[in-house]
Amino acid sequence: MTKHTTQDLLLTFNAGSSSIKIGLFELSDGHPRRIAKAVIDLRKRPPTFHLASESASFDASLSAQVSEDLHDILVEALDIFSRHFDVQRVAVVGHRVVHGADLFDGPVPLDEDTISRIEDLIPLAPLHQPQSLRPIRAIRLLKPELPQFASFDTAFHRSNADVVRRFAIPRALHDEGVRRYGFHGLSYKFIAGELARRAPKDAKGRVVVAHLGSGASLCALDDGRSCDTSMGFSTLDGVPMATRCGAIDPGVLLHLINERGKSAKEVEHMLYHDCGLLGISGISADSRELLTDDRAEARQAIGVFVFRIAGEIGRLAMSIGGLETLIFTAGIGENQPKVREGVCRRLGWLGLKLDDAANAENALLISSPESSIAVHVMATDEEQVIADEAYGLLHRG
Ligand SMILES: Nc1ncnc2c1ncn2[C@@H]1O[C@H](COP(=O)(O)OP(=O)(O)O)[C@@H](O)[C@H]1O
Ligand SMILES: CC(=O)OP(=O)(O)O
Ligand SMILES: [Mg+2]
Repeated sequence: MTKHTTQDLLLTFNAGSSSIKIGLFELSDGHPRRIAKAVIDLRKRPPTFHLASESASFDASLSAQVSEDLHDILVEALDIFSRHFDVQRVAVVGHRVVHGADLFDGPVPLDEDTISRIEDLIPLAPLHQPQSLRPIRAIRLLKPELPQFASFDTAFHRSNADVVRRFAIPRALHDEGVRRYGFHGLSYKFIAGELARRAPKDAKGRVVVAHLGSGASLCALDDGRSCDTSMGFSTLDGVPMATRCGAIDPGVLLHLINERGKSAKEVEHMLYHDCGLLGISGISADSRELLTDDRAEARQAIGVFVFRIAGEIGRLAMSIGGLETLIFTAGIGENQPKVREGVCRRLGWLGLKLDDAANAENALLISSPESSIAVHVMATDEEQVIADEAYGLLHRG
C-alpha cells in the first residue's frame, strides 16, 4: 500500500452501538478526501478488523480483549493502520458523538470542558454516548497534543419546531430536557448535501430520508433543513431496528416492571438488545438472514419493519405538508430491494410507483417516470461529514 508521508491526514471515528468505523482522509486539495476506511466489529469474538483503501483491503482478527474503555482494541487497530499509513502525519481527529442535547448545535473542539459536558449526557444515551467517548479518551491518552473535534448526531435536528419536539408531558419535564432530539443527523446532513449537488430542484422541496441500518430512523427535510424525525428522546424511538423496539406503548414498560417484576435495568436491556427484527423473528437481527429465511417468523419481522417505516413516512409527509422525494439510505436502505419494495407498495395510494427493475439493481432512481414521488437510493457517509466539520473548525480556529 502507498505510504503517505508528505500529506497531512485526518482520522475520523464513528462509534456506533456495535461497531467502530474509522476513516482516513487526505487534506491535500482543500477538503478532506477519503483514502481508507476500517470497521472494528465488536459483536464478533474476537473482534474483527476490516480495512479497505484505494489499493487494497484485508480482514484480521484482533487479539486485544474488549475492555470497558476499548483502549487495547483501539491501540491494536491504530497499530495495524500505522503499518499501512504514516499515522504520524495525522493532523486532526474528528469523532461522531451521538448525543449533544441542546448544548451543541454544531461541531466543537474537544477539551476537558466539552468532554465533561458530553459525559454529562451519558444518561440520555446510555449505550451510544460512552461508546463515543472511548476513542476520544483513548486518543487523548495516546497523543494529547493532537487536536480533536466532535460532530453531533443531534445537531442537525435543532431546526425542528417546538410542536415537533414536545412530548405531551408536564412542561417542567420538557424544561428539564425531556424532549425529542432526533439522531443520525450526520447521515441526514450528508444526504441533504448530496441531494443538493445531484438534484438541486428536488433538494429545495419536501423530502423524507429513511436511514435504515442497524439503528434506523427517518427524517423529513424541507429545503434541506430537518423539520421532523422519527427518533425522539432516545435512540429507541420511532421504527423498529435490528435489536431495538422503536416506539412502544409506555404501558408495556409499566406492565413489565409492575406486574412481571422486571427491574428497570432488565427492561432497558430488553428494549435495546432483544427487540426489533431479532425480537420479532427470534432468528436474527440481520435483514440478510431474514430475507432469505422461509419461516413465518422471519417474514413477520420484515413485515412489521416495513409497515412501521411506511407509517412513519406518512406521518412525516403530514409534518412537512406533502412529499416530493423519498430517499433510502444505510445498510438496508441501500442494499435491500425487498424492504424498499414493501415500503413503496404501502405508499402506492399516494401515487408512488416503483420501477421494479431499477429497484432490483439498487439504482440511484428507483421510481417510475409516472410516479408522483421520486424515490432515490443514496449511499450515506457519516465519516465524510465528521471529516468536513473537523477540517472546517481546524481552519477557522
Ligand atoms: N451489502 C448488503 N446487502 C444486503 N444487506 C446489507 C448489506 N450491507 C448491510 N446490509 C444490512 O444492513 C443492516 C446493517 O446496516 P448498516 O448500516 O451496515 O449497520 P450500522 O448501523 O451498524 O452501521 C443489516 O440488516 C444488514 O443485513
Ligand atoms: C443513533 C443510532 O441509532 O446510531 P447507530 O445506528 O449507529 O446505532
Ligand atoms: Mg449506524
